[in-house]
Amino acid sequence: MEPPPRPSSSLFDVYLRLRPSHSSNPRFLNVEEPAAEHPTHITIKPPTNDNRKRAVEKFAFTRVFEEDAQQMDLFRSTGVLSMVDGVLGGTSRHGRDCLLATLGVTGSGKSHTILGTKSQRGLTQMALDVLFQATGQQLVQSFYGAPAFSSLVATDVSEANMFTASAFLDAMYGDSQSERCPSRAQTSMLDCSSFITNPSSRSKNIPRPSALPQNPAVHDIELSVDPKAEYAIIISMYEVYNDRIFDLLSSTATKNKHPTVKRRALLFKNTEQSPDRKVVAGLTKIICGSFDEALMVLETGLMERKVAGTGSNAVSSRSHGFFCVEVKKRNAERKSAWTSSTLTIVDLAGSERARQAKTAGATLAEAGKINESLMYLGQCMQMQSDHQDGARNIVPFRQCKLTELLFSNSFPSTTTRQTSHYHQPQKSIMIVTADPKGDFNATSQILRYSALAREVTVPRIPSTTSTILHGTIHKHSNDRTTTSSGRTTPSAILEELETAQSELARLSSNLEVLALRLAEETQRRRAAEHSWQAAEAHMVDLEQEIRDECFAATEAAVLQERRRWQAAWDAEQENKENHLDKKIDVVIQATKAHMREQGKGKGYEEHEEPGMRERMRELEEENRRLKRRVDLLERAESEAPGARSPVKRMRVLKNR
Ligand SMILES: Nc1ncnc2c1ncn2[C@@H]1O[C@H](COP(=O)(O)OP(=O)(O)OP(=O)(O)O)[C@@H](O)[C@H]1O
Repeated sequence: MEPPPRPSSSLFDVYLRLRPSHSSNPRFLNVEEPAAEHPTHITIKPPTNDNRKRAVEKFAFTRVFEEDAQQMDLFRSTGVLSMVDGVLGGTSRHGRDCLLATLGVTGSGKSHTILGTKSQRGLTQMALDVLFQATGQQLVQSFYGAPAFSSLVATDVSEANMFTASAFLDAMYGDSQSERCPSRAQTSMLDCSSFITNPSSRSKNIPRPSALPQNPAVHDIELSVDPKAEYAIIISMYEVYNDRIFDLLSSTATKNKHPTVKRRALLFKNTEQSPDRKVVAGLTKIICGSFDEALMVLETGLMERKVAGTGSNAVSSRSHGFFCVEVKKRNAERKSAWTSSTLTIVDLAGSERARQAKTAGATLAEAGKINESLMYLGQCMQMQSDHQDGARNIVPFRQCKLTELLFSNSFPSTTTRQTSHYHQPQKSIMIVTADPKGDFNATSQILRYSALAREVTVPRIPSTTSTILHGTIHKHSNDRTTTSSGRTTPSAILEELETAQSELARLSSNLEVLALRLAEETQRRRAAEHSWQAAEAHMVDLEQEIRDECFAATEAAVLQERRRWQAAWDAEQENKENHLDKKIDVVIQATKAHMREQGKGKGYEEHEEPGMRERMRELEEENRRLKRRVDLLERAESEAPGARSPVKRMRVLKNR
């Protein structure tokens, strides 16, 4: 088998840590003798009572840590230290984003490795200690009102709510904490009352840095920092629970024990100030002035993390926990713009079989979501190792929140090369934890997708086959029966049987490998089907949404058009009526003038023609009648509001 390939910069380095097992089960996982200094390969053999998959599988990792490995061994030899160095960024060098994650079956030692125990520090605490040691006096004063504080707030790209640690902890636990945890920061000035849910009930659980484990100590580890730079260390924490992101340090997070208070899920998105990189928007971020402050913030976040017991592990992580340490750096003299790089530490929830974990109800649903997200993670990791560079288009990392958060920043950005702060792709390390006597199926599944290389070796011939064949050889040699080739000597029979035996062995091993592949392919197909169904459901939802939106938009447009048309029609009518009014006025004026002209000088009584006089009288009579009628109408009209024009009056008249 090939030595483990050196992953390209965008891939995970994958380390395997074995935990000391307390199980009475037989051991199924063995570490291969190392060809070089450290072991890198393991083999797993299925338990003897497993008659389904008998192939022996061999896996390669960057390095394997056996049961006796200590926290410090992992800290120094997995590259965590160089990650911390990378995040700090040396002289005239930008820091680099780094990600450290643990993956394993529930109870295999993920939290033990990354967060430690009551007696031992985990990699997170050690990394924090080294960071604060290295930045030392170059850390900025970050009390409210300090110029550094406002510039830090102003340059944040993730729409965060930023607080100093002293203000945050004061609000959480009351004033007494500041005595326990002296900080270089001055008294807080910001109102943090939103955090105070019930300080007295929380004060029982105040994390005390002095009571937290001090070992392994890292005093002897020194990292060089840029002597001309000043630094700020900002901490944020969130969890991915049921495929949604929740802040672990926000005021609503502190209330999550109250069922009536709903936690608000956050979005992982591009913001206005971060068009090229996705960030978790709206997080609570705490500027820490000392290692002790950082530890207290970490403990506060961990207390909020959703934890419920399962049948597999009494204190089991039921969410994927993200702990982010943002290191900001700028020139101390020129007070240039802050550059930022983040160390993200992820404690993934344990994978387990729901049946085995004896979970029920909501917890069973959680287990389903956890297994689903880990399955997508497995697919991504497999794709990454299959395709190495240029994997961005192939790695299906947008399938769930977990893989989106883990992989979105693992690929070179296409747009940032022109900008002043070019983000290198994130450097990632995965520590896989396993119990060599634990659950064979769950462990082998995780090893299969996390290993850098894998080989299925030909199994030994099953003992029953060889027994039968031996029996046959005996029988045949005793009976001296003729073989298929017609040869009857015992050596010929033996030779033929050996050939048959090896052919049988080859075929049965092939069969097992094929069965194993079939099982894997079936699993992949199911996963693909599942995501396809999810995509289809999403598509239907989207289609309905778009239909509704289009309908509403069209209806609004039709209504508007109708109103416009109606207004135009009314204006046209008004114009016509005015025109007619004017014409009638002109006719009336002309008639009056004509009559005045004709009547000038003499009355109609004096007219020479008697017929004409008669006609004039009639007309006069008619005129008086009409006048009376017009008067009547005008009076009636004046009672009908708005009908001022003669045409309208006429219309009213007709209607009456
Ligand atoms: N390397 C180790 N050495 C000693 N004890 C260990 C080691 N790894 C794990 N343990 C112990 O095993 C128990 C379970 O470990 P841990 O809680 O870290 O598991 P986990 O993988 O994080 O589980 P989950 O996914 O359910 O959170 C703990 O009591 C832990 O101290």
